[in-house]
Amino acid sequence: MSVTEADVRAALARVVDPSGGADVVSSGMLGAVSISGGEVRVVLEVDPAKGRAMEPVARAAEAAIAALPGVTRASAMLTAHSDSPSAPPPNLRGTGHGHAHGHSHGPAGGPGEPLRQAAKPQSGPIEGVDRILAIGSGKGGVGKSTVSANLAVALAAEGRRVGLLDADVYGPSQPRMLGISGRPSSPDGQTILPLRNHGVTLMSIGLLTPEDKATIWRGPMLMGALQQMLRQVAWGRLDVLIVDLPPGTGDVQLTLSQKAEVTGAVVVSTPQDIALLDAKKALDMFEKTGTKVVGMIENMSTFVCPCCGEETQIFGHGGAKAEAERIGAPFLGEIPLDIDVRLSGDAGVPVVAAKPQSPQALRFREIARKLIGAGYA
Ligand SMILES: Nc1ncnc2c1ncn2[C@@H]1O[C@H](COP(=O)(O)OP(=O)(O)OP(=O)(O)O)[C@@H](O)[C@H]1O
Repeated sequence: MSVTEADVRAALARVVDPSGGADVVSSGMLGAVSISGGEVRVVLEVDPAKGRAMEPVARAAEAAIAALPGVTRASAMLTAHSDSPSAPPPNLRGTGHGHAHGHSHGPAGGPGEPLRQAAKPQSGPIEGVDRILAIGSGKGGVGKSTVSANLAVALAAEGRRVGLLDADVYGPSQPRMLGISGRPSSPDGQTILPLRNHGVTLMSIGLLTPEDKATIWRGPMLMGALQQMLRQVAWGRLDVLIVDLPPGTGDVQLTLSQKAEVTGAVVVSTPQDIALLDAKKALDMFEKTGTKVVGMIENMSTFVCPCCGEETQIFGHGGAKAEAERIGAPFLGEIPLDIDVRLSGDAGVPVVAAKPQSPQALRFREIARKLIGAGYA
């Protein structure tokens, strides 16, 4: 007998959060429930301040699900969510004001209608997109977006047709990094025309929300927005679509693995122990969602003094490589902590485009070639 969502909910209604006294279901903590054969995955949305304290509740939830007949594997992931009331769902309204410092893609139309749900498949391959490469990190600020942008530009420079989907709902930074502003247009009200710069086709949640406004997303809204960005964007023919994920583990990662066929994931970490501990969680999460980790990148690896050339290992060195070896994933390379990487990213021209012959740009090109050579990009 196969397990149903109702069975899972009933089991979780008996798991009590000792800190709040309520059970997982009535407290509103239960987010996405995914059932595939005997495998059950659930997301628990928790107050970020309580994060670690909720681990035992997640384990108890797993045990309760695992005890159900027909369940072969159970996993509960914690995701940080605000308790604030939900913001309205994104209104993917095309205004045709997209602007790239390079050039934008698609005709600029007048104000469009709110986007209608297109009658397209909601899972499986995305038309015209050969591969999807997810870029994740266990914690924020390790340079995942910087790496995604430079990798995208490097892959384009190697002759690949590249798309970049900025799914970092908590801090979309790709429009700034790729020098793209304004809103994408949707002349037919069904399909969004993405913008393009430095040879990369971009769609970002940041192009749909004001840059200076914090966005609070609840699970279902998030999933709807991700779904639209995957399937209602006119990506054209792509060799690879890079997805810049939010830091950590949670709904977006789970939704992506359910709604699209992800070819592989790359995990970015700094060499600090704490970042590596978090990177391990990201690796574990990809494993749980059945996504193959195709490589690790160590960012902010060493600092080369621009004055004297002396190399300093500010955050230590080599931890990501050791972790990659431990899990049997390829180590793709190290990116130094470098002022040009930051300045060019902030200026909307990733270092691979701004200084193509610099050692940092060449590192990204080398990583791009490794991914192409292995068939992942
Ligand atoms: N190798 C590097 N050298 C110098 N600065 C870097 C490097 N990598 C990233 N940075 C800088 O560190 C900051 C954080 O980088 P970024 O936004 O790419 O991180 P992230 O992991 O995507 O963070 P978020 O949590 O916001 O998603 C940015 O100011 C970026 O310019």
